[in-house]
Amino acid sequence: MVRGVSQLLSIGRYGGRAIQLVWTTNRRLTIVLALFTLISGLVPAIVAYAGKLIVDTVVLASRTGAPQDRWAAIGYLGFEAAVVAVQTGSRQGVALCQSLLRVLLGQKVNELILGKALTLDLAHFEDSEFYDKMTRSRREASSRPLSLVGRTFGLVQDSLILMTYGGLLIQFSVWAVVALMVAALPAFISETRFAGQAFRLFQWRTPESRQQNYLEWLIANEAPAMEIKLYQLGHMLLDRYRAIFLRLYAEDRDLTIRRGVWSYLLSLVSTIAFYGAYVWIVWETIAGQITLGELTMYLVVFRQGQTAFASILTAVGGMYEDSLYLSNLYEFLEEEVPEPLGQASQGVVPNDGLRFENVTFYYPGNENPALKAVSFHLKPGEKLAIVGENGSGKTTLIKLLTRLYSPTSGQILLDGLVLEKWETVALQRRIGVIFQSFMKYQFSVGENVGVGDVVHLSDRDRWSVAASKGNALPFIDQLSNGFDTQLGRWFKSGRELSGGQWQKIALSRAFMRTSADILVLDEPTSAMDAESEVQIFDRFREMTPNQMAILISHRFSTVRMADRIMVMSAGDVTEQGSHEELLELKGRYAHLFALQAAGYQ
Ligand SMILES: Nc1ncnc2c1ncn2[C@@H]1O[C@H](COP(=O)(O)OP(=O)(O)OP(=O)(O)O)[C@@H](O)[C@H]1O
Repeated sequence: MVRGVSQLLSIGRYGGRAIQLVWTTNRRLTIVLALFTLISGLVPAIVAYAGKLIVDTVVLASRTGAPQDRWAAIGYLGFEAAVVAVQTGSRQGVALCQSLLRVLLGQKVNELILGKALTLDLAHFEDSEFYDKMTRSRREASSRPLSLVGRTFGLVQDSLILMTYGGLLIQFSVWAVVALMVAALPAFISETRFAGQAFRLFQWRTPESRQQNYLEWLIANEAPAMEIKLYQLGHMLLDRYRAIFLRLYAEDRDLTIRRGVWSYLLSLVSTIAFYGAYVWIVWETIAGQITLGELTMYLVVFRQGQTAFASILTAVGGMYEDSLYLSNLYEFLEEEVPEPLGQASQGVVPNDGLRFENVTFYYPGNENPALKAVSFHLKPGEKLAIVGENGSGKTTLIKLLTRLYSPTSGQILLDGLVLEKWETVALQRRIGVIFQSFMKYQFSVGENVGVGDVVHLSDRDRWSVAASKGNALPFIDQLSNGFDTQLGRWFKSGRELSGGQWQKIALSRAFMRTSADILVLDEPTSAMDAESEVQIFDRFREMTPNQMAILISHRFSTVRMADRIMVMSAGDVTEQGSHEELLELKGRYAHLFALQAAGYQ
């Protein structure tokens, strides 16, 4: 009972929200849909009553043989035909409005979901539970709001049918009305129960569905295709894909069979009630208590009324299911995203540069810190290089600097002001960054450079300057369409670049941001040939006279040019100084430098 009430409350809450969503999607269509629904609800009783008039007049006409009775029967027939035409029209109208609304609503909900995704922190994307939530809301939520609204309107329509039928049937017997309603109840109870079970199954299996999506992506996409072929992983992946399906299918099949069997058994109750009433009506007709026309009308009312009632009850079950799915959507849309509080677009100590003060950072859920009390000061125009073994925290440091994450303790200051107090956009506009795992957009060459500064996305002059700094211009000039060449294989006449060429594009992207006075380069030249690398770093100072630069590299030849070098190990800064100072220190840096130098001799 309590569960039933909570189910109804949940339907009410989400039903209201779904209607609001549909209403804001397209008001005119919603109103038209409501009108057609109203007509579809009122017309069936008129048709049933017209049927009674026709039969009674036919019986009368066959008895009297009078022409006016004959014409009256034909007249009623014409009337019924007209009403049926209206009924068909309104049904079509409902279907039409619903299919238009479905498209609009699908788009709207997807935009809401994608818009929300844009406001999320990076940490959200790295959290598998959150990912599940997003997948769940994307998979079903775009069709569910309309389904809920469709069912709500259906409910109104069926209720109208039922009320008008009830008005006709009650003249025969109140008990007949009661019997029909009671007989439909068991089917309703079983529907809501199975709807809940289906939903819980869907919730549990999101991780599996995501695994399936991932396997699909591996098998049917261009990026992994080369490895999948060469390592002959295809069959293994397909087997995994199939195994997940078979496991899910077994659960689905059990539920579907149970649902089907119960629905059938419980619908028998309704059938028995219906035929019981049928016998009763036939009996009364034979006894001459009701006319032949009334018999016809009651049978129509009885049969269709019962269908309408059953469909109201199953609609409530379906609405419950829809509202459960919608709860996923709203749970995702309402996920709290802390509002960035910072407002500042200027520091309190202009030209103080960048300071890390005892910055410690733990990734969510990690027990070991990725950075341990890191401190350094970078002055305007200064170039800092960071070296260290894999996993020592170099990239993490950059993620904190760019505010993709916030320090667990300690603070980072730019021009004397902690990063949290900066307005995020103002801060990010001051930073030009290229990550190790930069994006290869399936856009044109020019746009791939232009995304570095979205305000100047299509500025061809800037593309050229940036590409020249990133040493990309020579090979771009050789492409058939220059900056207009489409990159990647997804779209027509797209072409692929080599790893080093892509890296040059990514480096140029960082140079697009001319307003940036902090340049962050995470392994910017690791895939480039030796000559390109030398060309870039020979001119690096000249190209970035006033910019602070943080350069991460495993190549000591590039690191040398920095004013200061920071050696990191397991989240700690273990050595700091210029190339010469560190060599003199004869510590880790000197050791690694000697190793690399020996390799070149
Ligand atoms: N998103 C993440 N979630 C949890 N832990 C992470 C994440 N990214 C990195 N780590 C962990 O944090 C530590 C520092 O990683 P980081 O990427 O900063 O290393 P790095 O010095 O840049 O390494 P490399 O030279 O391989 O690029 C590593 O132990 C890594 O496993």
